[in-house]
Formats: sequence, structure tokens, C-alpha cells
Amino acid sequence: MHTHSQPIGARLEFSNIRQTFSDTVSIEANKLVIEPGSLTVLLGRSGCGKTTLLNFAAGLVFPDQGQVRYDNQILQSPAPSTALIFQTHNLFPWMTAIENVAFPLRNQGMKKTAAFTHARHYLEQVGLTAFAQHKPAQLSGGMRQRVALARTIAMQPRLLLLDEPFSALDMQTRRMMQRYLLRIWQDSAATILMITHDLHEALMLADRIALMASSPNGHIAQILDIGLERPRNPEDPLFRTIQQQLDRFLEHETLQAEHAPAPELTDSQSKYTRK
Ligand SMILES: Nc1ncnc2c1ncn2[C@@H]1O[C@H](COP(=O)(O)OP(=O)(O)OP(=O)(O)O)[C@@H](O)[C@H]1O
Repeated sequence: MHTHSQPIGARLEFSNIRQTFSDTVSIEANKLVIEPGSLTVLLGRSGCGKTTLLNFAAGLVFPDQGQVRYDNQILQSPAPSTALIFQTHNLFPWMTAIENVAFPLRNQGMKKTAAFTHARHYLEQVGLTAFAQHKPAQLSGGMRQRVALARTIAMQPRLLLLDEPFSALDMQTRRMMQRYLLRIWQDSAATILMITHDLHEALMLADRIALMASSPNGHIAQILDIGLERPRNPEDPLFRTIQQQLDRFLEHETLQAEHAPAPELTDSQSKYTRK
């Protein structure tokens, strides 16, 4: 059932961002373009500025210098048609799953019957039809995140910003959430920008991985185009090779974080496409 028209993903562009938090902490993001409808993962060691960049993308915070463009418009207020999902779900505990999903639709002026019809559809997309009448406390952590995902997707955002959305979940649940996310992304054509610390997750999901350095913080050191076909197979030698490269980058970043200069990378952009 597709009762709305299909939303089209937004385009994002960060250029020459500079944000100073204190004498010792500042973020300098050179250039990053997020293509419409792409799924980009931001990877970098803890504290390198990923969440800050996501906040800029949402138009919740504005950098001291530089710009974020949303569809070529410089962001000066909260980004239109944008949704954020964090590690915690923020569901209303007194509402059932379906009421949680319907609530923002009702808030937008949708009539009650229509809102509940939509909510039911999106709950079905995350496999929760049988749990529509359950309250968050009666659901598992993974189910709650699925309700949150359904609630977000029901709003048909053009841009979805995800800050480690699955990190509180066990591995099996995580894998399942990744499949739901991929399905939702493919159905909705939304642009997704996601932070994760899980290299396996990054490789299962991303069509691009932006590696963020920590000297200076925020610097996009490398962009990897992941051309592996879907569904991805972690046993694939190419999958493993990229995973090892990512692992080395993060290890280097972590070791060098305090004092050393940025890692020397030969290519600013690499393509991993099977020919
Ligand atoms: N509002 C703020 N005031 C002061 N310092 C801040 C503020 N926001 C972020 N920082 C600092 O900027 C740096 C980058 O923070 P940010 O949360 O963006 O990193 P991150 O890569 O998302 O980290 P993590 O992976 O641990 O969530 C950190 O050193 C952080 O302490």
C-alpha cells in the first residue's frame, strides 16, 4: 500500500565547516556531498565530530564558519522533511505502538482514520502488526526501535539522520534492524546519513562510507564507494578486505588521536566495485 506519493531523497553538501568549541576542541569538515537517495555511513573514532556533523545536517546547530546546503539551499533553520533517530527511541510510554506511530501524523493534521491506516501500514513494514496494541514497556528493545523507525518513516522524510540507532541492541536484533532499514530505504528513496561504530554494520548498509579523521576533527579523510551487490555477504573476500581497511583506519586514528598528524592516505577517494 502506497497511499502517499514517493518522497525523493534530499541532497546534502557540507563545505568548509569550522566549529570551535573550546581552545582545544574544534571541528573542521572540508567537503562532503551526500547524493539524493544514497545511504552514507560516517565512520570515525569517538569524539571526532560525527554527531556534530549530524546536528549541522539537521539544521539544529549552525557552524561558526562554512555551510551546509540542503538541495542547494544554505541551511539557516531546521532542515525540512528531516527525521533523526538516536540510540534511544523516545516513544510515549502511555501510548500503544500504533498510537505512537499515528501521533505525529495526527499532529500534522491527518484525520484519525487515515492516520491509523497509515500507522498500521508502517507497523506492518517493520513486522509489528501483531503488537500494534502493545505499549512500549511490553515490547523488547528491538521492537521499540522498530516502532520508532515506523513512526519516523510514516512521516515520509526526505532525509533520515541516524546516530548509532542500533547500538543498544544485541547482535541478532541488530542484524534484523539492518534488514528493515535497508528495506525501508529502498521503498522510500530517502537519503540516509548514519553514524555507526560497527564496521560490519557499515559494510552491510552503506553505499558510501565517509572516514572522518580526528586531526583535525571532522576532516573527511577518505570516501569509499561500496559497490558490493546486495544482499551483502560478509563471507565475500572483498567485504573482508574493505572491513580490514576500515579497521586499520580506526585503529590508526585511535592510536594517533592525541598527538600525531593525520594519516597519510594516497587516494582521497576509492571505489570498490566488482568488475
Ligand atoms: N556543545 C558542545 N560544547 C563543547 N564541546 C562539544 C560540544 N559538542 C561537541 N563537543 C566536542 O566536540 C567533539 C566532537 O563531538 P561529537 O559528539 O560530534 O563526536 P562524535 O564523533 O559523535 O563522538 P562519539 O562517537 O563519541 O559520539 C568532542 O570533543 C566533544 O566533546
